[in-house]
Amino acid sequence: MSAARDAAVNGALLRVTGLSKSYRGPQGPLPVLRGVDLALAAGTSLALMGESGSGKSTLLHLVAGLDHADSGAIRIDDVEVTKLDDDGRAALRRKTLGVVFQQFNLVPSLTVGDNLALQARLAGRYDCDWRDALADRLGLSALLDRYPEQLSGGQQQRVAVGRALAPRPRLLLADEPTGNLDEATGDAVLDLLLELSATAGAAVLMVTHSALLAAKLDRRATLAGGRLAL
Ligand SMILES: Nc1ncnc2c1ncn2[C@@H]1O[C@H](COP(=O)(O)OP(=O)(O)OP(=O)(O)O)[C@@H](O)[C@H]1O
Repeated sequence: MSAARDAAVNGALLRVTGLSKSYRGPQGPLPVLRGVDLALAAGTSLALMGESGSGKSTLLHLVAGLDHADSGAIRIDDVEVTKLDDDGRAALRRKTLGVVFQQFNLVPSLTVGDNLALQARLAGRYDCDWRDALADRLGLSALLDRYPEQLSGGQQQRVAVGRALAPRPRLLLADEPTGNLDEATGDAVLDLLLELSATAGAAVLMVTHSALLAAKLDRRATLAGGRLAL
C-alpha cells in the first residue's frame, strides 16, 4: 500500500479489512464475502455496486452491526464494530449511524413529525431547528401531522431519509434507498439524500444497481467473487 493510500485509510471514518462472511447452505457453507477491504473518509460518499447475490446487502448489514462476520475487522471512528456485543452495536447504530432501506420502515402509529424525530430522540440529540429544516427541504412541512399510510411512496422515503439524518449521523448506510420508487421520484429523493447528508456532515455508503444513481456519489466500488474492486 502506498504511503498516501495508507494515510487515507488510517484517517478514514470507516475501515473494513479482510472481512469474510459465509452463510450456512444445504450443501455446507456458502462464502459470500472473501476478504473485503474498504475505506471511507468522513463526509464522502461511495456507491456499492455488484450483481444480484454478490453480497452488497450482506456487507451493509455487517457494517451496521446487524449481523456477525466470520473474520476481519470493521472500524467506525475508533470503534471496532466486530468486537462489540449486541448492546454495543445497538448503541453504535443509535449514536453514529443512520440507516435507510428500500422498505421505508416508518412507525405506522407515529405522525410524520414524530417519525422524523424518532432516531434523534433515541440518540439524545433531538434538535427542533434541524428537524424543521429537514422537513422543509424534504417538502414535508405541510405533512407533519399525517400518518405514514396517508403518504405516497416518495413522501414516505423522504421521511425515512429525514429520520435517519435527524441525529446528524457520522455515517449513513443506504440499501437501494430508491429501489421502490419510480425513476424520477427516486432520482429526486437521492439528490435530497446526498445534499442533506453533506449538510449534516454524514458520509454515505449506498447500495445501488443503477450506474446512473451511482454516478452521483463521489466514488464507486463493485463486489464480485466476494471481493471489492474500487
Ligand atoms: N440469511 C441468509 N442465509 C443464507 N444465505 C443468505 C442469507 N442472506 C443472504 N444469503 C445469500 O448470500 C448471497 C448474497 O446475498 P446479498 O443479499 O448480500 O446479495 P446482494 O448483492 O445484496 O443481492 P441483491 O442485489 O439481489 O439484493 C446470496 O446468494 C444470498 O442468497
